[in-house]
Amino acid sequence: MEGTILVADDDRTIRTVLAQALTRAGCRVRATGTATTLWRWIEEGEGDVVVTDVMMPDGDALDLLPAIRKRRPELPVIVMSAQNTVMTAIRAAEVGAYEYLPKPFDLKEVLGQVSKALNQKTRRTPAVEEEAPGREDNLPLIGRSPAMQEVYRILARLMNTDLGVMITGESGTGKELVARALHNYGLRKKGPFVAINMAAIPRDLIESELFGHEKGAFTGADRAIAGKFEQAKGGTLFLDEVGDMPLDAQTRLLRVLQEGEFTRVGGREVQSADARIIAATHQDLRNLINEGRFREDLFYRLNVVPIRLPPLRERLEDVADLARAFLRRAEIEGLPRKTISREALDILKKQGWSGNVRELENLIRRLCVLCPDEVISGQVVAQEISARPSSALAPQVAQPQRLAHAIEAHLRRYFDLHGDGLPPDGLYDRILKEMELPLISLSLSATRGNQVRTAELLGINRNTLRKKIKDLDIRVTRGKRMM
Ligand SMILES: Nc1ncnc2c1ncn2[C@@H]1O[C@H](COP(=O)(O)OP(=O)(O)OP(=O)(O)O)[C@@H](O)[C@H]1O
Repeated sequence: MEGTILVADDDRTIRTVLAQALTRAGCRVRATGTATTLWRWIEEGEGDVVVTDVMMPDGDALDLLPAIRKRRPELPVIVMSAQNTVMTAIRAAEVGAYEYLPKPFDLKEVLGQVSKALNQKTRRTPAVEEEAPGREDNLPLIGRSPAMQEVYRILARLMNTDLGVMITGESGTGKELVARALHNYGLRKKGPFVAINMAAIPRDLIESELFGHEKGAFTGADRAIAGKFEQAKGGTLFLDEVGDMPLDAQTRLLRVLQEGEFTRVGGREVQSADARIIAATHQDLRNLINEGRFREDLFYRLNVVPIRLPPLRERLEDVADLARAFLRRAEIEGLPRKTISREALDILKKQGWSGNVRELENLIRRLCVLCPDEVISGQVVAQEISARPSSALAPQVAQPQRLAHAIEAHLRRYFDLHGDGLPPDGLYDRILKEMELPLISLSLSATRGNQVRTAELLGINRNTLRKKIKDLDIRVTRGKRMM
């Protein structure tokens, strides 16, 4: 590595460590503990790359960045921060930092980034001048755990791009929130954010939901309707639960993404598909690919940048911040103002949180309504937790009625989706078909694709099974057990 690196950090140890490592790697280093000196060097034309902390005794390096960008647009600035909220990452991206590294950092990583910056020295998209909505007091995502730091870091990198993103994580981990943050702080923030949940829409309506339809395109299509792609023009299309997309809709989506244009179902007019695609799923798409239920080529198309959201049990250190934020939120919504005791937080930190952040949010809301005291005590929290039907203490057990409940909930959503109207006729067959698909493909995969065994397992005739495999378009892979 060759070049002069300007290092700014008020922590002398960090300056020394960085200076030694960079010098050893062949660079010339100038190090300072103040923003003023850093700015003077930059004004004087010193340095090929800057590595700086955010908070310094005489100022905030991120506030300095727009001025640096203006004066020395070619100078890459790597920002390190122990002020680890999502806003630091977002601000760093907004003001055009070359890279954002949360502290504590990995020395090798810093060296790698400096080397990349020295080689590349290309400019990035211009910094956004406007004030970002809500600063620290109203964070779009709460949590400072190392696991979330990693998420913020990827977010920061993605802010000024239009790349496709695939967010994976258990239910309630904040996938939609991340998608919204990417939109709200990204290049398309002035456009619409349109979400579509594949699991909440009957399979045979998905294509028309996505691409719209013309009047008379199918039974029940009594007027032309614009699809989500059209609504998301210039903005972001969030494909939630993308693993639930039927194969024919996947094929169509892939073609649209490849060609950049689409037509409404039953229509002729070709429209350009101008939406950033952010997909999300709680399922393991690789398993679905192996089972022939998800197209591998579509997966690669959507999975340009993967973001994995960790379950709450892997970041229990975020529980306190989250709980406090939800208390504030409840207060803003008009619920009584409450604080939470240390003991109560300790109990919350010991839970399994199978429902993740959503479960914690709901619990806090309930506590705000139920708890008569201003301070929520450990005792109240313990009581409320043990009284819950699906207690976070107990692992989720299969309850005999769960399937029926799940179907009922699904159907209710389905009816709700149609407001005052009714869904298209033929509901009975459509719903049974939806249940047949997972039933048969999972049974096939449990018997490693052995159709004779699967027919026995299901208690149906072999020919019936064969016909169903064909009708439902299930790909049978022999030899591997996928479950
Ligand atoms: N990091 C976070 N900070 C603040 N709130 C959060 C965070 N993560 C999740 N939440 C809250 O938890 C709830 C669930 O989040 P969200 O709907 O984004 O999860 P999801 O992963 O998309 O869930 P699902 O897969 O069930 O749709 C929301 O009310 C959201 O505001």
